Amino acid sequence: MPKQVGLFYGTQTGNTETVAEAIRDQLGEAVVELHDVADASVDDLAEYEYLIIGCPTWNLGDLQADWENLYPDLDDADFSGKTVAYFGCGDQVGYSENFMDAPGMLEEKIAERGGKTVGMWSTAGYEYDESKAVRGDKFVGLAIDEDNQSDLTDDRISAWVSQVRQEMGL
Ligand SMILES: Cc1cc2nc3c(=O)[nH]c(=O)nc-3n(C[C@H](O)[C@H](O)[C@H](O)COP(=O)(O)O)c2cc1C
Repeated sequence: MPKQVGLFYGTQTGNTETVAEAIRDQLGEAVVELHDVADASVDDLAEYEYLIIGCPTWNLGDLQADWENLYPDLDDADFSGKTVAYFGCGDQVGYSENFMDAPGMLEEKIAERGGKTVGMWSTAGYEYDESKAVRGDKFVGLAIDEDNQSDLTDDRISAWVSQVRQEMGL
């Protein structure tokens, strides 16, 4: 089976990379191609009809540094016809005013450019004050908190992967 999904992640301290690898392992290496966004361009994103985007939030509501570098180029990209799922790592206690902001900003930009969002994730079970990733009662994608809720990470990833598999028709 040809590769179908491009998974692009950025990471500072490795958490998002670990989650990205778990998602890739569960969906299968035949389905997912993993890319560190530090080595990727918007042309690489354009190669895929199905995308998974992983970005932790840093520095009080900022994108991770490599995503920050790529972000301006998204304005020149066309995501129409693409189906996109998002995930991110954040700290809902230490950074309660900016929990998961980065996936929220990426989703806003990519959806504005035509990308169809799947993999929305309930905010139940999280406690935070503000988040740019919330749409109604859902996050734009999977929220992982390795700083405070690492015991929930494996179950969250498994449930989300099942949901995305279904919503992407994989
Ligand atoms: C200086 C600093 C700033 C941070 N800012 C935020 C933030 O604004 N929002 C958030 O949800 N998490 C924030 N975090 C938590 C990180 O996103 C979290 O530790 C994440 O797991 C890191 O992912 P990575 O290892 O893939 O880089 C911050 C952490 C540090 C050390």
